[in-house]
Amino acid sequence: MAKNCASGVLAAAVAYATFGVDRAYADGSSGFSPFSNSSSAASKSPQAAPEPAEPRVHNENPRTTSAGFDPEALERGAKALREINRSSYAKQVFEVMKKQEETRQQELASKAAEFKALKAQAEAEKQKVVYEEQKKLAQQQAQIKSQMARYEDELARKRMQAENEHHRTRNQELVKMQEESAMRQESARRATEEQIQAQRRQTERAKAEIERETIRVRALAEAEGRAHEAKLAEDVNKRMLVERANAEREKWVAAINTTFDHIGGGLRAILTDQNKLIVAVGGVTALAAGVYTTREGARVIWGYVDRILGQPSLIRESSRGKYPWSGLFSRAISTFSGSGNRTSGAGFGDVILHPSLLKRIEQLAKATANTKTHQAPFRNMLFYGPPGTGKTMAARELARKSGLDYALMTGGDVAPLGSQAVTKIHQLFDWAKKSNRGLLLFIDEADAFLCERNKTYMSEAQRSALNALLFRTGDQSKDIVLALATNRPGDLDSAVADRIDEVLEFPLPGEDERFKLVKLYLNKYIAEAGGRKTGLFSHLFKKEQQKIEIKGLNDDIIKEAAEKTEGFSGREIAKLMASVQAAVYGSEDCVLDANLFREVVDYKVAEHQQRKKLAAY
Ligand SMILES: Nc1ncnc2c1ncn2[C@@H]1O[C@H](COP(=O)(O)OP(=O)(O)OP(=O)(O)O)[C@@H](O)[C@H]1O
Repeated sequence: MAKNCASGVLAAAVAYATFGVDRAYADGSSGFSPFSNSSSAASKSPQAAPEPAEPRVHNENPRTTSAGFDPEALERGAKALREINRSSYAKQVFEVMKKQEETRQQELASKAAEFKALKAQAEAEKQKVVYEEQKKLAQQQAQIKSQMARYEDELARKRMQAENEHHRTRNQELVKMQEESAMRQESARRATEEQIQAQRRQTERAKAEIERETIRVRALAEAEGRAHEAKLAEDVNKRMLVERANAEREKWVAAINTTFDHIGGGLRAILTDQNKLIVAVGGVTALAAGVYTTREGARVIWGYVDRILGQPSLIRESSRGKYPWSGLFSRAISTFSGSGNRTSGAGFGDVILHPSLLKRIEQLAKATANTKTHQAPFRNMLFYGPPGTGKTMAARELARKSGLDYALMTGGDVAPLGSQAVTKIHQLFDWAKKSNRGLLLFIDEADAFLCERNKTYMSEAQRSALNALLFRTGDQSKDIVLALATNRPGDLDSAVADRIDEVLEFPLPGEDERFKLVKLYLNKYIAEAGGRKTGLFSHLFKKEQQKIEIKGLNDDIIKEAAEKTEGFSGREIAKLMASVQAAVYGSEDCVLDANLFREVVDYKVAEHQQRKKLAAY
């Protein structure tokens, strides 16, 4: 037994020697077990509680064999065993050691059980953790799934929104494109329409041009025919005249020869008789002196009479006649021919005006007539408006209606008179004052003469003439009514404007007036043309006008012409009708039908528009 123990201790000592002397010592002092095997030793190292280790003694120079084995530990083990063996308590030591070993074995077993329990617990905890993890994972997965679902839902919604937006944009684009296309179509349609209109206008213009050309050619042909006819007649007349002249010449030559024979006889007698010669020379001289004196005397006397009784040279037209006696002959003729009383007639002659303007002029005429009867001062008037609207005509009629004489002068005639102008103005007023009835002095184009005095281009003579007129019209007159007509009332001198009591505007005729004007001049120039003898001896001197036949020209056509002639003045309408007359005379059959009338009206309207365009440049 001791031997066994010793061999065991030896083995332990060897083992200790193998693992190190320091450890063997340490373990021996604190319960080192020589019986523990390598496995227990191996298991002990991680499980054993860490005991405070003594500082290990390092053998810096271990003794080794050539195989690398250090026997020192073995030696020390053997030494320790020997010491134990020698001790009397060796057996107890072994017993204690054995017990210690068993206790340790038990501790190890309990520790193993504990470890097992711990392991089981760890396993359970692990399971629990796994479960928890799985649960969490499941939750997370569920959460992710729901998030995914929400996200997908949102994505779907967004996609739908985007799709809707896209559709809306596309629809808008489509609508825009449709609108653009409609606009393009509309503009194309308009352009086409304009083109068509332009072409139509061009065609109409060309047509009008052709028609105008046709009328012109027709008129030319007509004129040529007439000229040819006239030429033939002229040739015949010329031949007749030549023959007559030849006969006359021969007659005169014979008479002259006879006369010269007589004169020659007389002269011979005078030259041969000295007394007769003296009487003849004296007689011829006295005759020449007498003729000269009479001629010059008559001229001086006539100048004097003219100055005293004659009409001033500034007057262009007057109801009084050039001399006081010149009216006698014409009055006798008018009485003889039955062409009425000067103030007779209920209407306002041939003047066509807007009813309100006409009424005002009639009232003025009546007031002027009453003014004359009551010896009250006359009222001066200003007529203004576009050219050719009947201002002169109305003034003439106003004078006629009010029973006054009238005299017409033009403002443009004053400037050329130069320094003579002042004298002429005074002469004019002196002459006007002599009228027993009172005189309406109508100054046409008044702005040419009575314009603002401080205008730089106004000559000194003109200014003096204006001052003379202002002087003569300074007071209200009982003999003279001053009626001024102008297209530019704003140009009148303020002093002239101050002398005006009544201002009347003559606008362009309206549609109703145009209708009446067309009718009036249709009557005057067409219906009454031909066969009308105006003067007492007119049938002796005037070539008779050809009569015009009117076919199918009713009020509707005249109304149509009145509509077309918007913007025409009275003068333009009168001229239009004169053109109609010329076109009729240019035609072969001298017939006015609706077509010809419309042709001329259209042509004149186009001409009017052209003139307006030119004026606008
Ligand atoms: N209201 C009208 N009624 C009838 N004929 C008219 C009228 N207006 C103009 N006329 C015609 O035009 C011609 C010119 O008219 P008138 O001389 O009266 O015009 P005005 O206004 O005095 O023109 P201007 O300012 O150019 O002198 C007349 O001879 C007449 O043929």
